[in-house]
Amino acid sequence: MNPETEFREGLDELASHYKEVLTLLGEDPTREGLQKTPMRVAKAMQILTRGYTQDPHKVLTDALFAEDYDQMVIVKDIDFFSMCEHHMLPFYGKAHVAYIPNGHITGLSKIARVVDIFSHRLQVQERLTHQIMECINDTLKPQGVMVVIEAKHMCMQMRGVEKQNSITTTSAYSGVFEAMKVREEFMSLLRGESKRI
Ligand SMILES: Nc1nc2c(ncn2[C@@H]2O[C@H](COP(=O)(O)OP(=O)(O)OP(=O)(O)O)[C@@H](O)[C@H]2O)c(=O)[nH]1
Ligand SMILES: [Zn+2]
Repeated sequence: MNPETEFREGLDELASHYKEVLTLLGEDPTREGLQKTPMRVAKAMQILTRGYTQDPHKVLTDALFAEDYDQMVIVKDIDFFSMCEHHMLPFYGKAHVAYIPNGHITGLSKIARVVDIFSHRLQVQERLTHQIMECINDTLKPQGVMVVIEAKHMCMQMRGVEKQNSITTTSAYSGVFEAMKVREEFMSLLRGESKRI
């Protein structure tokens, strides 16, 4: 994708606000190293929030295939970066998604794309987890879906409580994953060593 096409309306205005922010932080936005910084930051922020302009439901429905497979499909270790809505600082980690189809499967990459879209919005980890689950549930209408996210929050590392090693785990599930036995199967497959292929 041409990066220039990712930028949205309001870019110049956003940059002018960041110029003001630099001044308010005690910097001189006219010094050489900072002259282009407001525009760089504005572009970076538009990229980090591009999920507002993307439709995750469409991504899934565009690659829906009729298939009889009715065992668990797991896409694990999906790397993501997001920003917490409280401090606008990054949180990042891995998302693991499982679903049991009900006549339809979707392209595997589309699961990762859904994670990507919701994570490119201001989030809390719990909502991110739930939105991914709900989107897959509503579009694929599977027998069940479960999402687990493990993440580190920069707002807990760089500031505030300053805990460097804490990891937050969240989960959301529907349908057959209501049964403990099914959730345990997913969790044990998650813990299993991936074969190197
Ligand atoms: N539940 C949840 N909390 C989050 C997430 N990201 C950041 N937070 C928390 O949001 C809370 C905001 O609390 P406030 O007391 O309003 O803000 P604060 O004074 O900056 O809090 P501290 O981080 O404790 O200094 C903090 O406890 C953050 O750790 C998230 O994804 N989920
Ligand atoms: Zn935060």
